[in-house]
Amino acid sequence: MKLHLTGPENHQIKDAITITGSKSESNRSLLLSALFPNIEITNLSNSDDAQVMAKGLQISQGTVDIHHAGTAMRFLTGYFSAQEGKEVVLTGSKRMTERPIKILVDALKSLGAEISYVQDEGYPPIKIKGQNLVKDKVSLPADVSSQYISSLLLIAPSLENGLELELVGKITSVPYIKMTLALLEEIGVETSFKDNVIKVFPKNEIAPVTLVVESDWSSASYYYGICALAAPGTKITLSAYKQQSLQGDSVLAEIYTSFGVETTFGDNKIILKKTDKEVDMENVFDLANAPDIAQTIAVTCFGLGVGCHLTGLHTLKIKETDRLEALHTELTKLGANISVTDKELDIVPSIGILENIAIDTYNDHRMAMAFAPLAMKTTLKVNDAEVVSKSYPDFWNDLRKLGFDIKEL
Ligand SMILES: O=C(O)C1=C[C@@H](OP(=O)(O)O)[C@@H](O)[C@H](O)C1
Ligand SMILES: C=C(OP(=O)(O)O)C(=O)O
Repeated sequence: MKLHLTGPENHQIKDAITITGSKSESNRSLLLSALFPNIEITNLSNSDDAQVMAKGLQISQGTVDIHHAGTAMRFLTGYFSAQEGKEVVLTGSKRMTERPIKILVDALKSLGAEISYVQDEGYPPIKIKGQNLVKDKVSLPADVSSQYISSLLLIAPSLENGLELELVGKITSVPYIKMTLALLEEIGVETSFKDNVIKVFPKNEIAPVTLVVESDWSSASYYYGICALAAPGTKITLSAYKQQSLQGDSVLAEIYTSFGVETTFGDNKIILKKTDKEVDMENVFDLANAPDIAQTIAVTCFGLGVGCHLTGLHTLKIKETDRLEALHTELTKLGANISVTDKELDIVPSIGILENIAIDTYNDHRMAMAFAPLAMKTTLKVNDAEVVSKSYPDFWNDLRKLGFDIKEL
C-alpha cells in the first residue's frame, strides 16, 4: 500500500487521539500472565507484535512464527527454554533471521537450556526443547540488546532458585530493564538491581492482580513530531498516559521542549502544545536509553530546519532494518545534509524540504511513522505504508482523525 500524505487544511489539528497499550509492557505482561494465570491485563496493545506474542504463548509443539517482533523472539526464547515438555522451533521474517540472538542463547544454555540453531549459528530460527532450569547464576554482555536481559528476568521468578544476572559492559536501553523489574515487583516478585548485578527471587504463586498497560509512548512520539512542526498554539491531546511512566520513551516530554512542544499531564492524558519558543539550532541528545525515538527526532530536526547530533545509536543497526542507513538514504532524498556512523547521526541545519518524495520504509514501522509528520510542511508519499501495524495498526486512521489528507495511490 502506497499512501500520499498532505497535512491538515490550514494546519488546523482537529481531534484527540487514544493510543492502545505499550507493546513493550504488553509483551512482558502477556508472558507473565502465561506463567502466573491470575494476572489480568487491561489496555493491551493491538499491535501485530503483541498478537504474535499472545499466539506464540499458546503453542506447545511445532513452529512459532513471530514475524518481525524482536521482543516476542527474545522473550519466547526464554519462555520455551524453561517449559519442560514443550518443543518448538522459533522463527520469524527474513529480517528476524538476521537479528542476533547468540548472547541470549548462550546465557540460557549455561543455565541448562537445550537450544540449537536451525540455519545460521547465532541467529533464528532456533529449536528449543524445554527443560527444568535449576542453575541460578549467569553473566552476559549487556551492550547489544536489553531484550536478552528482560527475557531472562521475565522467566526468573518461575525458576526453582530464581536468578542472578551479572551484566557485562555498558548497559544499553536501561529503562526497558527497569520496566521488566517494575512489572515483576507489581505482581509481587522481589527483585534487586545494584551496580551490574540483578537478582530475582523465586515465586510459586502470586495474588490476583490487574496490570493496567499505559499507552505507548513510542507511538506518541509521532504526535510530538507533528506538534513540533505545527503553528504556535496548536494542541494535541493523547490518552492514556501518566507522568510516572515505566516507558523510557516518556523522556519525549523533556526532549521536545527543545522543539517548542510543551507537555501538560492531565487525568490519564497528555496535552501537547506548540509554543512560540524559538527552537534551538543545535540539538544534542544521547538516545542509548530511548533508541526507538531516534528516527522521530532526526526527522523533526530536519523538518524544523535545525541541526542535531544524536549519539548512543549503536543498537539501531540491528533493529527492524539498519535504521541509521535507512535514515541517511531517506532524509538525503528529501534534501537533508545528514551523516551517520555506526552509532551516531548528524544533521546540518538546512532550508526547504523537497516535495512529493516517496519514502521507502524497509519493513520498519518506525520509518513510515517517523516521516509522516513532514506532511505538516510538504506533500510526501510513503511506500509499503501497512508496515505500521507492527506497533500501531491505527496510525493512518488516527492521522486522518487529526485532519491529515491520506490517499491510497
Ligand atoms: O524490551 C523492549 O520492549 C524493547 C527494548 C529495546 O530494544 P533493545 O534493548 O534491543 O535496544 C527497544 O528498541 C524495543 O523496541 C523494545
Ligand atoms: C526495535 C523495535 O522492536 P523489536 O526489537 O521488538 O522488533 C521497535 O519497535 O522499534
